[in-house]
Amino acid sequence: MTDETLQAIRARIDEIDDALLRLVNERAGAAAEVAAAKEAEGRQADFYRPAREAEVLRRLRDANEGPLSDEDITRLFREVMSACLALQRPLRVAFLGPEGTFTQEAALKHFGHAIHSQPLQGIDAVFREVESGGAEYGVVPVENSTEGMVTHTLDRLLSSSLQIVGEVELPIVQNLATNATALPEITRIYSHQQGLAQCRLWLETHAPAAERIAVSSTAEAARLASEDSQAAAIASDAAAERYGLPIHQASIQDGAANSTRFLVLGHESPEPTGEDKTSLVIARENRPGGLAGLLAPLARYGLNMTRLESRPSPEGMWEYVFFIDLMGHAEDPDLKRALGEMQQLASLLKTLGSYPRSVD
Ligand SMILES: O=C(O)C(=O)C[C@]1(C(=O)O)C=C[C@@H](O)C=C1
Repeated sequence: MTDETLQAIRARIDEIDDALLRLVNERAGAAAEVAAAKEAEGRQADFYRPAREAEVLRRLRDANEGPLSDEDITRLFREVMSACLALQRPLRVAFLGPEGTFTQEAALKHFGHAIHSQPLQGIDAVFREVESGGAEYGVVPVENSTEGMVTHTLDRLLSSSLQIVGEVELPIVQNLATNATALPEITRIYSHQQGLAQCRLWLETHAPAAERIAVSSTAEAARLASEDSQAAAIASDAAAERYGLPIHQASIQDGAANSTRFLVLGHESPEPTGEDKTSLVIARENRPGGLAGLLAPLARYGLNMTRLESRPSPEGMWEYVFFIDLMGHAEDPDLKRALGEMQQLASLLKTLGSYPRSVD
């Protein structure tokens, strides 16, 4: 490529950037008009609209002809909306910390970077912060494809008045990060209990003699390992980078397709978007065919169940409650009718929230 050609292309890029600059600011102005109208109607709580954001992203993905991928378009426009929203007031989002956890990554993926983030110690603390109004939204892990359900989150959902307002799925890549120069120097390996479990085979093969120490998060593991040259952490890229810990071996998780699902917690369910999910918890007294009978209305209305999980009931020994995820919104006519019929049969039916399906 000659210097002249390069200069000509760069001049074109500058022109496009100028147009983009004008357009994103024009868009921010329009979003501010919407916010002003909401404020005039006293609907300040409505500034963040997850259903509208899902619609914006889905429409753009459908229109996208490349060369950027749908994932790139989603990421870019999420950040644009995040910045537009922060012009009014940055959202306060609590998540399972400390900084550098996968939950933080999930929170940023869902809300964009223009938020006021509040890393907290423990799932319970995240629930409490949103319940008390200290944060408007919270993000907690709920399910890992290798390790199964995060039972603490399920149990807390049962007792909380919060609603699930969104879901985020994140591929989980675990790394061995350490200041040691060779594997035999490592005598201790820190991680969250889920991180250790997700890399069990790798550890048995490559570091069978090292002591495995479960700590409160993979970020905390990286912090501890950064202070001890005989230690390593199993942690994310973000956590290793945050504590300046070199990655000795990348991507050591046993399942190639290791991913975690996170829930976004808030106070009110978003309105239907046409592509939604509903989560609920149900129970019926223990008798033969009890669960099958309880679920019969779902089959009758042709509703799709994507998850069924049992947990011991807080009410009594050998009693169970069932966590269910369904396709559809609780306000969709068929789902509404089915839920009404299930309510008649159940000793407990609590809707945990209807929310747009994740847009990745
Ligand atoms: O459409 C709205 O209700 C807006 O407030 C605008 C907008 C946007 O930037 O597109 C901003 C924030 C909301 O979360 C959803 C959408």
